[in-house]
Amino acid sequence: MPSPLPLYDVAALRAIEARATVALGDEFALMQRAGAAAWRELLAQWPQARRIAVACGPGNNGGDGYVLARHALESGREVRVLQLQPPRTESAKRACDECVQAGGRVENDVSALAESGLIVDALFGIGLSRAPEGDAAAWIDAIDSANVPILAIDVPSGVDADRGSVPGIAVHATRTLECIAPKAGLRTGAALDHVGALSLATLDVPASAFGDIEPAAEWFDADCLAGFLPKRRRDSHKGDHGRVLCIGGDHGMGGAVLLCAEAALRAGAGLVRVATREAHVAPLLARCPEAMPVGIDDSHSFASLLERDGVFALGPGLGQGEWGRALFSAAISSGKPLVVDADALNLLAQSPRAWPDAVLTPHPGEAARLLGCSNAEIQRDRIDAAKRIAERFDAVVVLKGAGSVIAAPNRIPRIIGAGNPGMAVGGMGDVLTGVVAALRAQGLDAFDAATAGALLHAVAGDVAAQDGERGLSPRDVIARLRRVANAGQSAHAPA
Ligand SMILES: NC(=O)C1=CN([C@@H]2O[C@H](COP(=O)(O)OP(=O)(O)OC[C@H]3O[C@@H](n4cnc5c(N)ncnc54)[C@H](O)[C@@H]3O)[C@@H](O)[C@H]2O)[C@H](O)CC1
Ligand SMILES: [K+]
Repeated sequence: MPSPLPLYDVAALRAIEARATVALGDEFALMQRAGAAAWRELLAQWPQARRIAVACGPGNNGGDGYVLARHALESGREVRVLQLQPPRTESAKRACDECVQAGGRVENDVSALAESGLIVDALFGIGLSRAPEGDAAAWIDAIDSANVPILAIDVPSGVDADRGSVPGIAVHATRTLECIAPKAGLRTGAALDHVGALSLATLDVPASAFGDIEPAAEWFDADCLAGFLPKRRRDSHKGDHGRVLCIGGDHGMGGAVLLCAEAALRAGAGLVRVATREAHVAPLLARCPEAMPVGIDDSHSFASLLERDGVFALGPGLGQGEWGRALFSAAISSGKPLVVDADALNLLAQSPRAWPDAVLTPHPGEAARLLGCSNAEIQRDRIDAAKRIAERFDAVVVLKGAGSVIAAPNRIPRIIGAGNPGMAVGGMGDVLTGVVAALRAQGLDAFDAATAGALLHAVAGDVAAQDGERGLSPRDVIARLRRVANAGQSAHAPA
């Protein structure tokens, strides 16, 4: 099965680059490779491009741009070389000189951008240190406003390559060519609106340069899913595929716990029970007769359910009233494996303690309450936020959103390479809770159940979005879970 893609942070990339530079003899050689790779990518993606503008910054990202510009000039293209500021590094200066010797004319008239057919963004790469201001911001805006295709070298200028956030303004690239290694920050949060399509140029950096350097995260796409999902023996029975108890659905919120239960069934749980208000039992049976709802209008009748084994999916439509709090307290003291979502997370935030083996599935707002910070602080560094929640609650965390991040204590964080904005709708989280609980009940450990569950949920969402993102409903996702979960698994896979 395909293994996840290792993603690196800037510190690691600096170390890798330093080792590669030693191996190659000098930094300029690496820059030559980067610029040449960017030129090949441009030709591959836009073979008809004739009028090219290259916007160069003061660092080595700009240096890569000068190398690309030289190749474009030597191939006979019409090239405008725009210099935000003169090069500050020796390598970039050499690259600029070679570009001029090849006929390049360095200018800084940003209006030239609008006269080009394609723009190369070589303003800032992994060296961005603050929100672009003044001319830097104006040039980024001018690049975006030119309304022509944009190839960003290494990082779309203005994006934080570690955090995925955009501290000020950033280029909306058509395509980003990452150099040497993929970056963790380009696969989650705001960055996903700026990278466009992602390509990688390894620059043939020897594996020895990566040595023992640990990735900052691992990226899981649809191809990784089959490797997680347990194959089924032919002689199995429903008890072999796990039990889930969905707990929630206070008055007026019965749909949430129903979506959770249906999702758990469609993700392969053998038996699904629902603890919810008495009033929701009949409609739930009508909609999902496979689920076994138990009407709970006082917490005493809940006790019998707690005896049963299985994974508790706690929170969909739970509310924070007396009823919800009673069920929450009973469930979290049951010692059962928990998947905690929605209002149960808000209740958890009020009584922080360690929850070993639980899976928490906050959206950024719930994550902010768990950490006692703002939503903006969560989104400013999603990977770090997920790690902090995992450490504080000693639990596995799925920080939902664009590029969901899965963190666990002392584990390398994982980023989900699937999903789409059509999934930003009420009820989608209830479906995820059911899916994660079902995979946990089928024997995956908490970290793998959270990863595979978030991946299955997101890929099913992408399949459903083929009919359009707007109007995508949680039930559309539930309807695709089974096909996605079984893709790549033969009907009678050997045990
Ligand atoms: N180092 C290598 O061997 C290779 C690097 N590659 C390319 O180089 C960049 C990283 O280059 P670096 O010089 O470290 O930084 P940048 O070019 O990204 O830019 C930093 C540059 O810009 C200034 N700066 C930072 N933030 C701002 C801001 N907000 N406003 C204005 N100016 C800012 C800062 O002071 C520096 O002068 C990497 O991404 C690759 O593109 C090659 O690809 C491989 C070899
Ligand atoms: K760039």
